[in-house]
Amino acid sequence: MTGRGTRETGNGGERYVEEALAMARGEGDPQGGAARTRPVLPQDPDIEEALALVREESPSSPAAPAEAATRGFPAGAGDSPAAPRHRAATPWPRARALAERAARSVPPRAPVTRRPEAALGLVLAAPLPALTDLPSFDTSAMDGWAVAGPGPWDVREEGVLAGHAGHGPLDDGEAVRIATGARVPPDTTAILRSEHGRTDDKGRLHATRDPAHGQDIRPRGQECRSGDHLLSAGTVVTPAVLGLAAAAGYDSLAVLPPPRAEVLVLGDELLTEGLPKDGLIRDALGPMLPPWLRALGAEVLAVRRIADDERALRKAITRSAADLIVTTGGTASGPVDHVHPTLAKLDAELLVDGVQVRPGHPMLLARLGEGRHLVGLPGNPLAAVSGLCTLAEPLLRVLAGRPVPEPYTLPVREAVQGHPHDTRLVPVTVRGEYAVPLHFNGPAMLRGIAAADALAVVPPGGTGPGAELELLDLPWALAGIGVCLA
Ligand SMILES: Nc1nc2c(c(=O)[nH]1)N[C@H]1C(S)=C(S)[C@@H](COP(=O)(O)OP(=O)(O)OC[C@H]3O[C@@H](n4cnc5c(N)ncnc54)[C@H](O)[C@@H]3O)O[C@H]1N2
Ligand code: MOO
Repeated sequence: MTGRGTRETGNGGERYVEEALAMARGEGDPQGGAARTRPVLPQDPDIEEALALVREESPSSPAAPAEAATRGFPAGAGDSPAAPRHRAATPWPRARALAERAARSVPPRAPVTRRPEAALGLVLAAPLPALTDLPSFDTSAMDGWAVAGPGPWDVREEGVLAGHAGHGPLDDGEAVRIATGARVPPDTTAILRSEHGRTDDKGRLHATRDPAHGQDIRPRGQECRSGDHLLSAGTVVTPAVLGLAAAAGYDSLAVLPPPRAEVLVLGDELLTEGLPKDGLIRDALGPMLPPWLRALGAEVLAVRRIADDERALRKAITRSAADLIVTTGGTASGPVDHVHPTLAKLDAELLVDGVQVRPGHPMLLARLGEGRHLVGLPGNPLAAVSGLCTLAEPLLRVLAGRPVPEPYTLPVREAVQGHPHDTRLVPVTVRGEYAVPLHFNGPAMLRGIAAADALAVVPPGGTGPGAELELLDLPWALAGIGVCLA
C-alpha cells in the first residue's frame, strides 16, 4: 500500500455518534458549542445512520454472538426468526483474503481461442509474440517527398500512396511525392516534409529546411521484429491490446475463459417495472449486478428472480452451471431469509458467514462443491455493493486471472464517522488530491454510490479530516473495461 498515513484511533466514532444522538434529541453541539441552527429532521440520513450504529449490538458486548463452528448454521429461518445467529463475523481484510484463497483452490479451466473483439476484458492465456515486423516495411512518417541524396531534386511524375505497391529505387538527385504511411522507395535517404520543400518553375524540388539523413523514415522493425515478445500472459485485453494484436497480425487470441456467474434475486416484495406501491418496491439489484459482475470479469449466464421459497432457491442453486452464484437478500434471520437454511441443506461449506463491515455485515461466502461458490449479498442495496466489493471482487478477479489492483490511499477531505468496531465502506468522489465522502450512504441507499468514484475504507472509530484512507475504485472509475463490455 502506498502513502498510508496515520489513522485516527480511539473513540472518534463514538464522538460522532454522541453528537448525532444529541442533535437528534435537539440538544445542539454536545461539545459545548453554540446550538446548531440547522433543523434536525428525523429523516436526516447521516443521523439515522449514526443512531443505527449505536443501537446495533456490539460484537464485544456480552450479548455478542459467540465463536462459531465453520459449518455452523443457525436454526432454520422458519424455526425462530429472531434467534441470534451463533457465528463469528470475519474481519473485513480477512474476508477478502478468504475469498481470494477460495478462488485459488479452484482448478484452472483450459484456455479458449476467441475472436479478438470477443476477448475484450479477458486475460491473455499465453504470451503474445509479434507475428510480423512492425512496421512491416520502411514507412514514410510524413506527407512530402522521398528524396535521394542532397537537393535540389528532379521530381518523378508518379507519387507513392499508402496501401499501394512499392515504387522503384530512387537515383541520387531524384525525389517522388509520398504520403504518410506509404512504403519508402529503395535508396531513399530522407523524407522532405511538404511544408519544407517548394518546386521551381522547372519542376525541381528545393528544401527550405534540409532533412537529416533518414529523417521521417520509420524503418522496418522499429517497434518490433517478428517473434518479439509483446505482452505477457495475464495481461487484460483492453481496447489498446486489441489494436496491438491486430497490428501484429492476430485474427484470434488465446484467453482464459471468464468465470460464469448467475444472479438469483430473492424477495417477494420486488417489482421489475413501474412505481413502488402497496408495500412493493423496485428491484434495484437485478439491473445493477449483471454489468457490475461483468466489469469484475464474469460472464453472466442468467438473472433469475426467485420467490421467497426455500425449495425454489435450492432448485435454482442445484441446477445452476455457474462457477459463482450471487444471491441477493435473505441473508439475515427473518422469517423468509432462506439462504442459510438452504446452504445447510445443500451441505455447503460456509467460508465466510458475516463480515465485520458496515454496511453489509450479513454477507456470506460458501463453497457449494468442486469449483463452485456462492456469494450471498444482503438485500439492502448498498450492503449488496459492499458484499460485491468484499467477496465477489477478489473471487472473480482470481478466477478471471486478473492482476491484483495496486492499493492506494488518498486523504479524506472531511471527518468520516466510523462504526465503533467494524470497518465502514463509504462512497466517495475523488476531487483533486482528496476523497470527498458522499451523503446518502445508508445501507438501503444508492444515491451516494451512484455519484461515487470509489469506496473509502474507514477503520473502526472513524477518522478526522486529512486522514489517509484506502480506496476501492469502482470498476467504471478506472475508465472501465466494464463500460467497454456493456
Ligand atoms: N434481526 C436482524 N435483522 C436484520 C439484521 C440482523 O443482523 N438481525 N441485519 C440487518 C442488515 S444489516 C441487513 S443488510 C439486512 C439484510 O437482510 P437480507 O439479506 O436478509 O435481505 P432482505 O431482508 O431480503 O432485504 C433487506 C432489505 O433490502 C430490500 N431489498 C432486498 N432485495 C432488494 C432488491 N433486489 N432491490 C432493492 N431492495 C431490495 C428489502 O426490501 C429490505 O428492505 O437485514 C437487516 N435485518
Ligand atoms: O445494514 Mo446492513 O449493515 O448490512 O446494510
